Amino acid sequence: MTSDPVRWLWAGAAVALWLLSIAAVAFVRARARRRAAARAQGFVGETGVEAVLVAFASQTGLGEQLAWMTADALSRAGTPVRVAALGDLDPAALKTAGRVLIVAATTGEGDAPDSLSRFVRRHMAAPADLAGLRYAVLALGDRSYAQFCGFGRALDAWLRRSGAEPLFDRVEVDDGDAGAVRHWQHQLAPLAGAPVAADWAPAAFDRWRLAGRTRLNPGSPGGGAWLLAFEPVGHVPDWQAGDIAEIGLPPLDGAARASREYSVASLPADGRVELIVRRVVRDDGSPGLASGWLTDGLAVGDEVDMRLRTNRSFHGPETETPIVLIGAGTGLAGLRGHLRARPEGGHGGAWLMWGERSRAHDAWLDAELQAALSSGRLTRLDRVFSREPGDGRYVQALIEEHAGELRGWIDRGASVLVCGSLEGMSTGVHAALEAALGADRVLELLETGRYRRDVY
Ligand SMILES: Cc1cc2nc3c(=O)[nH]c(=O)nc-3n(C[C@H](O)[C@H](O)[C@H](O)COP(=O)(O)O)c2cc1C
Repeated sequence: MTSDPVRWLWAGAAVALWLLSIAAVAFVRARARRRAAARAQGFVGETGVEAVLVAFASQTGLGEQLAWMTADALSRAGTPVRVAALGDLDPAALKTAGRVLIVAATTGEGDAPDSLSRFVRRHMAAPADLAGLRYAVLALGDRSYAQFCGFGRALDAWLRRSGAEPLFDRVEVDDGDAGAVRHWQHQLAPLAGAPVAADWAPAAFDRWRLAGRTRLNPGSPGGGAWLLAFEPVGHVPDWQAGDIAEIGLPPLDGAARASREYSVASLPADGRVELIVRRVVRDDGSPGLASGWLTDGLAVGDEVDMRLRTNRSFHGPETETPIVLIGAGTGLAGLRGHLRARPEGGHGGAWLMWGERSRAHDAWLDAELQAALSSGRLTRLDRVFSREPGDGRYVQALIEEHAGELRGWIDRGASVLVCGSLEGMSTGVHAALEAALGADRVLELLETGRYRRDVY
């Protein structure tokens, strides 16, 4: 042992240096680990990785279905995902998500789905702060409308203006085109960091047998309309009032298989899917492809391919909530399910306003509606017939005529459900509701899900 104080000083300094170098190495290693973890969070589809947000803006349910398929594909490729309705989010939530895939349908005339009404009004009028957000848009539309993919395009433009950066170009889908959906699916692979499963098909069709077909309007001045009843062959899917049936048309040589959508007019408790179909007559007098087949070509006992699709934006409220059902023509189909979903008594009330052409020939399902009135399932029925001499009014005239009572129903918490054609009816009904209730009230009902539409 030495007692030289200088040597002690040198030895102490060496030990301190050694300890310091150990701490430094530990610090550098820990920092590297943290950086690696941070890198992994950004790129690798392992546990602990930040989830990709899949958001949907859907009116008739296809967009929601594609959003879930997108999420499922990513998740199976090892990427954590979260699914949300875009209307339930705000720009801050989008920004926080970091990466978002949005499936955006267009409705009306280039408009956003109803559930997006508040989002559009509050957030899309001006750019938001979305710097750092990476996104992609799957826009759903139909080229037969003037504003093809109007909302998907507007959303894409707003995201860019807000500083968000596209992961890849917007994919546009014309009338459910499978090729475009496949393109979207391929774009997901780099995002997942792994191949995305190729078996990405819409839900399979089930087989249904035509069990009955009843003309609803014999002798009508309007086009023939029929109530079609289909019984399941094998698998019985579940559905609820407001949902949609998609029927596969007989394949044509060489062409992709087409399908047509109808509002389901019955409930699972009925044991059958019932639809109301009006035969379309073309300018040259020939029947429409799908409606001609369903109302004439198809025989009772024949089988069809049909699948049912959830249509959340036209589901009804709890039975304690009063409902005002408004429609015209075949729109009765979408309203009938809601009426059937009401118990015979003890619900909040159901008021049906419906319009067709002639009182003598077009009081569709009259016996059934009268029975519903007697049993208390329906508490009020008002109909208008546009070809009656001296009348000539459409369903919106009933809103105007009974505006005071309608306000009373709304004050009691009623929901309004509208079903029927876009051009002939829903714009007129919307204007009449605004006149009766005030535009702000109608907007509030729309934004809070108390005014729902299934229009086509
Ligand atoms: C009443 C109605 C209006 C529509 N308007 C448009 C439109 O203006 N532009 C468009 O590209 N597609 C339009 N479409 C087509 C839809 O965007 C298309 O069917 C889409 O696949 C629906 O997706 P969703 O089921 O998620 O709502 C319209 C469809 C309906 C039923």
